Amino acid sequence: MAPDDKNLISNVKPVPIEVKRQKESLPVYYVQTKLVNEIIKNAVTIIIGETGSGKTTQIPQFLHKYDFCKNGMIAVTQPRRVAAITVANRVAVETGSDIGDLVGYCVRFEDVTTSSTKLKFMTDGMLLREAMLDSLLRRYSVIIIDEAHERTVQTDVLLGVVKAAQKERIVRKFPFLKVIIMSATMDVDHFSRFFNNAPVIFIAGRQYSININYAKNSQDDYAFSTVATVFQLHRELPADHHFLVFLTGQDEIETMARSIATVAKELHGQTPPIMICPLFAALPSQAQLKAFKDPPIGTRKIVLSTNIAETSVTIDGIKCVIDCGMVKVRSHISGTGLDMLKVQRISQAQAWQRAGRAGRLSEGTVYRVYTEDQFNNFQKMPIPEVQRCNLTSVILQLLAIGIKNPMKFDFLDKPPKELLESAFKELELLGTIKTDEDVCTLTDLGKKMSSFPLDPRFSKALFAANELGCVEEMLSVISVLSSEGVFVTANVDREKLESIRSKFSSTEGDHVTLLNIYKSFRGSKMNKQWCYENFLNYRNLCYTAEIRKQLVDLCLQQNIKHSRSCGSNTNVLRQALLNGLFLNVAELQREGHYVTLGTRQIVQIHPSSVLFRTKPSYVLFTELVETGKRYIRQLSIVDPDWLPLANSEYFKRFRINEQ
Ligand SMILES: Nc1ncnc2c1ncn2[C@@H]1O[C@H](COP(=O)(O)OP(=O)(O)OP(=O)(O)O)[C@@H](O)[C@H]1O
Repeated sequence: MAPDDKNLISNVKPVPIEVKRQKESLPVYYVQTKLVNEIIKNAVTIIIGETGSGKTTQIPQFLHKYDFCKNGMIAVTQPRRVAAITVANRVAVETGSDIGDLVGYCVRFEDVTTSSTKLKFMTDGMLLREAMLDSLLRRYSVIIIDEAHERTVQTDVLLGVVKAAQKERIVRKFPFLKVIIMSATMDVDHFSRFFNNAPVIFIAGRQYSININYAKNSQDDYAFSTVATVFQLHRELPADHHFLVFLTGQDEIETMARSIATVAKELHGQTPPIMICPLFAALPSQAQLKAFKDPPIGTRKIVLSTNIAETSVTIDGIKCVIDCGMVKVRSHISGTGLDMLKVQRISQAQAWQRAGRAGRLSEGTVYRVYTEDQFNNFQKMPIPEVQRCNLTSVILQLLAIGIKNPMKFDFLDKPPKELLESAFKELELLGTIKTDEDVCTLTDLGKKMSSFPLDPRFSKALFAANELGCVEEMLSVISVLSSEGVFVTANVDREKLESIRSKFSSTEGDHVTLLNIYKSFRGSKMNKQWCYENFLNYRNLCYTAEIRKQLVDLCLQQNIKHSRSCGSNTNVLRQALLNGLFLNVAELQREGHYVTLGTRQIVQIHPSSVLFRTKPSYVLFTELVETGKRYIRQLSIVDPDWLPLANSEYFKRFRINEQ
């Protein structure tokens, strides 16, 4: 017996009888022998089964039981970290083990695995990072790519990477790699063709039924209609029918949380008490997990979530899903290096996934805040991210994995040529790649940058900060931007909020303001009460500190002087940022609006920016968001003289106005 197994057995705990009963009544449970035989017979197996049929939680356990872990671990990838964490926790309970033992998870900035781990749930992005160290993924005997229909950039790249790894392992006579692709709602023929006509297995049935309701008339204001639906149902349904409401983003969730809290106060005594649980990507893992906990008896839990709860997750007690029918997606503005966040209709596949979150532990109901006709006109599947997003990170990763010509990479669907070209152009301008007659290689800087789990623009800014002597500050700014949402948009009057926030405000812009906040938070010894008094999000700031710690470790590995500080001379910090975000510069026009330098997009400063009233001549921005108008967010003032210093090649084609 291997030492690992001894370990494992000593840690086995009794599995609660109701958990055992639950798992043994799932539809996949009845077909496990057939399923395992198919997997044994085939190199690649495509499995399609209804939401809640038990694919994600059970199939990895079957494979473990049938000894598929002899030659390596089983990886199960998820597009989102909340799914990876919660599913891993569930499977740990079902196998009677502690999380991190037999069953572990690995998401960005968090690795809960040990040498005993055999079933590893992880985000697709993390497996891709592992491929950078070993493109044959030799630690794994089986790779399960779950929720493949989502077609995130990372999932799509992984499909090509595992296909190549499988082939190469045969050539090099390494133990064979099995690949399993799963979803409830994918275009199976397309996937099957990609994997040399791999067989498709259908798992019939779900444990509990779901009742679908549509709006009678189409609604102009989906947010308003959603909140109205929540209140109508809140009046009608018993308190133990918990709600899961799908919305588009953090701002919307926070606004809705406030309106629900206000109305609930007015209804005090007439309706059950409410526990509101926000759920969005920027929330730290621990805060996200609150949504999965039981409320006090007699209280209704209302989870307000973005699409991060759309796939794979099971939230206890959810009997009602309320789907606003919209989603915020990132898409590329053609011909630019710029991505934009935009609110748009979901696809039918997403609507089914959302519906699948009800009826997991008992029968459920879905309320769609759109009509059946509207639903029938939704696109069938979401557009793959590789066809609509900035591809710089992906190309950098492909090169780091050792793919010599990413233009010819085996994508399930090829990205449009212009997207690939603009990514190459941007990477060249960032100094990360060299292209010589069709052969593209990473520069030394590119190699170093690819070891950071950051957008290349931020890793470039970090390396520039190393040159300019402000890594200490840059690490804080990047960490805050990676965790987002340090502000609490509290229910207090605006003037009071502004006067409190003005303590941190910098005339230089939002990045220095965020730096001031982070420094003051550290100065308060990371005090919760201090955050409360300053309307700052304590949990997110703690998460920021965690991210920062991990980035410091990576800096140490790359010989970056992580404690070099620019003190109060934050000009250099802005200059370093400009080195990474040089494509994101906007120029003030005589008419009072801004235009992005490269592509002449008309944009406005977002009202949340400290520069909203200042109107400086040139600003760099972190992101572009479209909510009715096109807004630029998270800004810093830049001196036009800095532009050619930040990137002479790029800025030589512009006429920059004197300030
Ligand atoms: N965290 C959990 N707590 C309680 N029950 C759970 C949990 N996770 C899963 N389950 C139970 O296991 C069932 C199957 O979940 P699983 O995620 O394996 O299904 P699936 O077929 O992969 O669905 P999906 O396509 O929605 O991911 C759920 O419907 C639920 O009954």
